[in-house]
Amino acid sequence: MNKADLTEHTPMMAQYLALKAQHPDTLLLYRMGDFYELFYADAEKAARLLDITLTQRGQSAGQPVTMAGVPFHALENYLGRLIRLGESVAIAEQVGEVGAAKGPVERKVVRVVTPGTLTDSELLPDKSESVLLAVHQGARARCGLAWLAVTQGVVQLAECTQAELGAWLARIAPSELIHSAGITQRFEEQLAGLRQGGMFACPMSLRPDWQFDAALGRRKLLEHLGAASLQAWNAEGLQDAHAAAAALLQYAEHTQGRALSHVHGVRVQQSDELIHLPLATRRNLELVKTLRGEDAPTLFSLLDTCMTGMGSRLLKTWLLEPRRDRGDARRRLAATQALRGTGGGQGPWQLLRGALKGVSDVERITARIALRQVRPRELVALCSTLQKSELLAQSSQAPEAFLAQIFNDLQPPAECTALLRAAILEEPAALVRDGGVIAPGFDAELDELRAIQNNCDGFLLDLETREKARTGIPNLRVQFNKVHGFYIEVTSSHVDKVPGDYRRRQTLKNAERFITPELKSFEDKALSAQERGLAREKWLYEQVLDQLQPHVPRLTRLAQALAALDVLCCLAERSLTLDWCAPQFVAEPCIDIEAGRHPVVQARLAETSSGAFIPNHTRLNANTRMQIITGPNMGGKSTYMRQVALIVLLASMGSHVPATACRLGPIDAIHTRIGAADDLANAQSTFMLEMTEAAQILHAATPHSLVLMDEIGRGTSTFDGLALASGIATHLHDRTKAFTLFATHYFELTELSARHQHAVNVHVGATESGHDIVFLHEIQPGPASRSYGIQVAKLAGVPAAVLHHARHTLAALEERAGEDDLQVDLFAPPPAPEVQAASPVEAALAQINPDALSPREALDALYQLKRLAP
Ligand SMILES: Nc1ncnc2c1ncn2[C@@H]1O[C@H](COP(=O)(O)OP(=O)(O)OP(=O)(O)O)[C@@H](O)[C@H]1O
Repeated sequence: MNKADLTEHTPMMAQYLALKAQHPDTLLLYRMGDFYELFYADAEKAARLLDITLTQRGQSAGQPVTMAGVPFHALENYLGRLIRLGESVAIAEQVGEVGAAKGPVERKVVRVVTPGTLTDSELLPDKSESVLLAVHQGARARCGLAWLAVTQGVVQLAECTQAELGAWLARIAPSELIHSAGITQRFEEQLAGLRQGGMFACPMSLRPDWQFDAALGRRKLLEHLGAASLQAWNAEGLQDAHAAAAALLQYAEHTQGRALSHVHGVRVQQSDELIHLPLATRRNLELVKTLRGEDAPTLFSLLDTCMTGMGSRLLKTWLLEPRRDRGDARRRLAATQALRGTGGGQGPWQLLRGALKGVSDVERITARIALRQVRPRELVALCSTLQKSELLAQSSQAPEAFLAQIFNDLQPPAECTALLRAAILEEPAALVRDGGVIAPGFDAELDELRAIQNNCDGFLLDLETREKARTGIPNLRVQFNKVHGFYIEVTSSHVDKVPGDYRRRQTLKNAERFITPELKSFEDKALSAQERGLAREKWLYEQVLDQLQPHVPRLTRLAQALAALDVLCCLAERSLTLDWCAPQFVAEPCIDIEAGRHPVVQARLAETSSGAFIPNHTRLNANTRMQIITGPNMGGKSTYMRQVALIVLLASMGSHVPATACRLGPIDAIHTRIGAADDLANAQSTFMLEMTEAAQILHAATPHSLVLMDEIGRGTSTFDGLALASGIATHLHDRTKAFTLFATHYFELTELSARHQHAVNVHVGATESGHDIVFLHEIQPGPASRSYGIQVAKLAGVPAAVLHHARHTLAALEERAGEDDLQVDLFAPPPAPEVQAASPVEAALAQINPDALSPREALDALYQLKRLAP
């Protein structure tokens, strides 16, 4: 395409190309009548992605114009598909009056839809947010992060080292990531590597380097907060995060085509505030996705009985961002306790949930009010929710502090409900431009314009009667058609009776059509009334939006209160339905669980009527920090370990837990090394992945961490694996001192507890009945007596001949093992590494005292070292 000289193009293509030049990396949808059209390369791309027809629209600048289009009423559908494919789309609407000026109607890009800045209710999933994240590469290997969901009102900030970036990205799980076009190649490679490694999975967009400006970011944040300092938010001095915030807010404003007037909050996240849940942990514990990537059954799918999308989204945040400080968890537990009432299925939670049913998504509607994108029907839904919310606020007395705060925030802003009720029809049209949105009685001028349209029929009938009487023509008719407007029709036989003020409009075969001055003036009024009525409604709607703006902060708080109430009622309901107990937080280090259950496995067993879940106790404390868990495959080791982690997590978020009692000390992280899923995409072998994850845990875990290690070392030869497993277990015990659940098939590891006082052996019980095995799923003290591999293989349907062969081989092996009696002390401390003689370079280096050298001598010394180097 030759765009060198726009004057060579047709006026319309020149207009298109000028708009396109402002959005080079975005598909541009250009409104033409009832279609959105794409041209040139955009058309080819869209045709490929959407499977729509590629055509030509004549020529411009001597070149054919390739074009593809989608009908305007199907826009949302196509947008949704493009966004899911990671594309961004700019939408150019006709904003000028048709025929107002020479040339094409004026068009403007009114908004840019990108994966991280979605606000359309049709495009956003109910239960998750679309999060935009800006990453700034700071000095000294540091990064600034700023992120937000445009449908929420809070910018979140964090700073970290480049090494920590992966963990942050995994936690924030952005829908779109922006970074400066000026980052170093190394940083770019790091980001690409993290994306490839699955730490995040969203599209990335480049923004100009100047947008990552710390001073500008700080200024913008202050504007949003309406404050003079960021001190109160602990957000002063975070230069790198401010730089990211500058780009974040500019990009978000650019996509919405306006300032984000609803963003009034800033939250700084410190990496040590939250309980660390690495990506592997979220995956392995199947918190919000199963290992296969499905939404259920997961801990979240079991927990989420929320009545609203707002509740579900907040529940997910509580689950994935538990805080180390127990304040929030305590408040939530106290509120849940109050909502449960005296138990027995009849608590306040039940009534409240009934009231929360059908509540609209106030959070998103409020954001759309602020962005002036809200649809009439959303306002009606908001209005009915506000009425409900007011009743709730008045009817509920809450002795508990957190609930009292919630009910206080549920009181809707005065005038807001009244305004909505007065302004908007109960069943308005879907779009303002179609009219039929503003309620009668709200605006006298609109009422009058509507009256003219509605009284049309009456006026015409009246005129007809009067004209019949005046002219004496009995079959005279007053009519309307779209081409000729209003007219009086007189058949040929009566034409001679037509009065002098009739002007001929049209002659038909057997009749003549006339217009009179009275009819003409009515026609002008009626036709313009419709047009003016539509314009008036549009204007009034904008006025209503203006009047709603000051209520946005209160509405945001109300939305948060509704969401919190929904989650608390959900937690109360779950705790009663599933018979969970309230955990107790204590200061001393411990994980003390009485009759714990794995909630998801238990629910599955109940669903499939496959027997009862066997509860198990867990006792970890300052004296017992490690359990070495042995027992047969299928015995329940993984289930047991995961259940401990899930109970710790549930307690930390402020939920009741599947146990009869639970005491929990401070926890800073849950690390898991489970399973052996090959990371083929990343070309890492199972073993490599296993060791990488183990290494990360060994570096990160502290005495306050919970570590689950499931069959570490299985990915390599027996001796290698055993040696590594024992090394790792020893390190966790001696150095890290984390609470560790260590499941293993290496029977040799059960010897660890003999020499290591904080480790104990436990095993999952099983008994034999003939050649068969019966799993007890019960955690019992001491090591397993044997492994039952052959019995499990039998259960799995391995042919009898193979089992027979295996039994023989096993007997032979066991006999030989007895003869050899080869004993290696796995847990003896390794000998100190050999001290090697210093190399000539090292020896020479040792002689040099840098502080005593002149620059010249330093250079000489360097040459000398170079000569000595091998
Ligand atoms: N406490 C329990 N009560 C009832 N059933 C249980 C219990 N624990 C586990 N199970 C059942 O046993 C099955 C196997 O459990 P799990 O996967 O935990 O065994 P495992 O010992 O880790 O096996 P492997 O070593 O092969 O991974 C579970 O899917 C579940 O159906």
